[in-house]
Amino acid sequence: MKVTKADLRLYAITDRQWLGGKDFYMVVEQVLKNGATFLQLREKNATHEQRVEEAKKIKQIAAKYHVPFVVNDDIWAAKEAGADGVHIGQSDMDYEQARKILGPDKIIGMTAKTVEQAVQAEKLGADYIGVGAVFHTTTKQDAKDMSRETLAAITKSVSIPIVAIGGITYDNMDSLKDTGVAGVSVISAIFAKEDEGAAAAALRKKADTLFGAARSLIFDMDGTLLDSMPYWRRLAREYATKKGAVLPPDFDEKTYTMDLNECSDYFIKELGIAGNRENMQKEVLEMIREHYKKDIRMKPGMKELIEREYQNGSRMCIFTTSEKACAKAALERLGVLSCFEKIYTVYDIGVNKRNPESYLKICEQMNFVPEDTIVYEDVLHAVESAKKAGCRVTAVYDADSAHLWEKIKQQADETICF
Ligand SMILES: Cc1ncc(COP(=O)(O)OP(=O)(O)O)c(N)n1
Ligand SMILES: Cc1ncsc1CCOP(=O)(O)O
Ligand SMILES: [Mg+2]
Repeated sequence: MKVTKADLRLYAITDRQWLGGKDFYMVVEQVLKNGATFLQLREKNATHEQRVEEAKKIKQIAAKYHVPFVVNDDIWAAKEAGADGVHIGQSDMDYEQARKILGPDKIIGMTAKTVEQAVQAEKLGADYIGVGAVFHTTTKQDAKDMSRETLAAITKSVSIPIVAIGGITYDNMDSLKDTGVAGVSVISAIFAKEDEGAAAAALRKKADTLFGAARSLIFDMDGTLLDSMPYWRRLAREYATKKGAVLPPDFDEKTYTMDLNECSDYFIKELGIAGNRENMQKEVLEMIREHYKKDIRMKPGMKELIEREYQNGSRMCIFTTSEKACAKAALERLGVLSCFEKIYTVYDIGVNKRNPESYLKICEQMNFVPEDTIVYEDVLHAVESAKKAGCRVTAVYDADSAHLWEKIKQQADETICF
């Protein structure tokens, strides 16, 4: 995913004709510094050579603020300047040709004014769509006004992110809420203002409240993201069966509460399995690692939740009692590893989940404010610690903690139960 919804929250498009004598690059820097999340160089009166020069300079500024930067219309200028991509409309160069010139890694945004154009843009491979004019504008003379209904129909018809454009101001953008757009794209609402930086800051703040602010999230792994508890529960049985042991009827009941040492002793002394504690534990751990690598699944709805939060720009990390290699292998196989900034284990932190200090340490390392952080957890003692640390908690139901679910619900701020 080259462009996320969060990238499109406040999409600034340049127009230097508003700037009078002000330095173009200083203004662009102010706009980025004050919260623009995407930038387009749209200089209709510039020559190709001028655009390349401008794009080269702006590229440096945008990179400094980690903001994606595209050039309007002029694919060759984008290519020569090494911009992040282009924005093309229905009467500009066609998508396939632009993609051939720029290669697979660059951003190509497209304009759509109808559902059919949007569906076609997604089919072709566009990374996002600009839709408008959602309000009347004089900035683009040939732009036709679009109804809120058409905008909503377009956002429903595709799954790539959509940014609204045309006549958007601080005062009228409220009515774009709940249309499905990821954000707003503006020219005059920033570049025609006396203080462009202040205008960008105000628009960004409002866009965050209208289109979803990024959140700080800490996820437990086993029992919360992954349906791994049944694998742990079956592990002793799986191992003893593999070793050819005859299992007594009370095998599950007995081994369920044993730790690894007790379990190995039981295997050797009572079931006659050959080996010693150390080797057995190595073999058992190897068995569970294979499951993380190969077949443990995600709990229902969790992949969608993570992808949605990632799209929204939320910052996320994992906090687990399992081995880091297991977490990495499973999350990579399930296609969500890149959504997490970091995987912390209780061994890295040096404090277990019974101690609220563990959550405070993670918040400190991630630069999260505990009161603004949401912890996703399935076990009671961790829910209690996260609450004591001052975090909000979303409790996730897991069958292994079913007997404690009422208590968990009392502690948690929200619950997820499938
Ligand atoms: C984000 C975004 N959306 C739409 C447009 C309009 O593109 P186009 O229809 O090609 O018109 P011009 O901007 O080239 O006049 C855009 N530039 N950016
Ligand atoms: C480029 C473009 N495409 C549709 S409307 C528009 C102009 C947006 O400018 P403003 O934000 O000043 O209305
Ligand atoms: Mg164009």
